[in-house]
Amino acid sequence: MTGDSSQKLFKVVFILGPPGSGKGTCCHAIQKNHGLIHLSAGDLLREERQREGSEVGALIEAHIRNGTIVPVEITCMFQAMRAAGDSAKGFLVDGFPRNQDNLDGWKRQMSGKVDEKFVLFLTCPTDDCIKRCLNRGEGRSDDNEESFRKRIDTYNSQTLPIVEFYKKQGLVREVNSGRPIEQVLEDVERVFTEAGF
Ligand SMILES: Nc1ncnc2c1ncn2[C@@H]1O[C@H](COP(=O)(O)OP(=O)(O)OP(=O)(O)O)[C@@H](O)[C@H]1O
Ligand SMILES: Nc1ccn([C@H]2C[C@H](O)[C@@H](COP(=O)(O)O)O2)c(=O)n1
Ligand SMILES: [Mg+2]
Repeated sequence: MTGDSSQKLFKVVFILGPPGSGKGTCCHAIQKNHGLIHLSAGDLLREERQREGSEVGALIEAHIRNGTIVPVEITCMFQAMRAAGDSAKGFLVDGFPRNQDNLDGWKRQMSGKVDEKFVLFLTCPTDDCIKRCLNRGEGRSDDNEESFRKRIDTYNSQTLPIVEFYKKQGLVREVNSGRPIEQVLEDVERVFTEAGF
C-alpha cells in the first residue's frame, strides 16, 4: 500500500499483553512463518542500556526495575523500523504503545507513514504470568517478584487504556495466552491469516 507516490506505508501489528503473557514467544513464531520483522520495545531499550557510552542507560535501567515506562523520545520505534529497511513485509511491534506518552509520540512521528493492521492482545492470568517471568531464566533485572508487581500495576493502569483506545476502533484481536503454547499459536496464526497475512 502506498501513501504518496514516493513513500511506502509500514504495515504494523501491535502486540500487547501483561508481562510474561507470551508476546515475544508469539512474535518469534509469527515472524518465522510470515517474514515479518519483530521489534520489541523492551529488547531495544535493553540493547541501548547495554551500549557502551549510552547517556540514557542508567535511566532505562531505573525504569525497567521500577516497571515504569521510558519516555517515548528514547523509545524511538520509528528509527528502528527505518533501520530495518522498506523491503520488510511488515512489523510486529511488541510491547508498544504502552501508555499515553508512547501513543502520542507514535502518532506525532508515524502519522501518514503506517498502515496499522490490528492489535494482537494476549490475555493471561497474573498467577501464570508471574510464574513464567520468574522461570524465564534470561537473567532480566525485572524478573523478580517486586519488579513484576510494579510492571503489572503499570500494565493495568497505563496499558489497558491503550488497548481500550484501539478496541473502540475495532482493531483489537484477543487471544487467551494462558493455555499451552501450541493452542495459543494456533489461534494467533488464525488471527494473522484472517487479516490477510
Ligand atoms: N503459552 C505458554 N505456556 C507456557 N509458557 C509460556 C507460554 N508462552 C510463553 N511462555 C514462556 O513464558 C516466558 C515469558 O514469555 P515471553 O518472554 O514471550 O513473554 P512476554 O509477554 O514477552 O514478557 P515480557 O513482557 O516480560 O517481555 C518465557 O519463558 C516463555 O518461554
Ligand atoms: N514501550 C515500552 C516497552 C518497554 N519499556 C520498558 C519498561 C518495561 O517494564 C521493560 C521491559 O519491557 P518488556 O520486555 O517486558 O516488553 O522495558 C518501556 O519503558 N516502554
Ligand atoms: Mg517480551
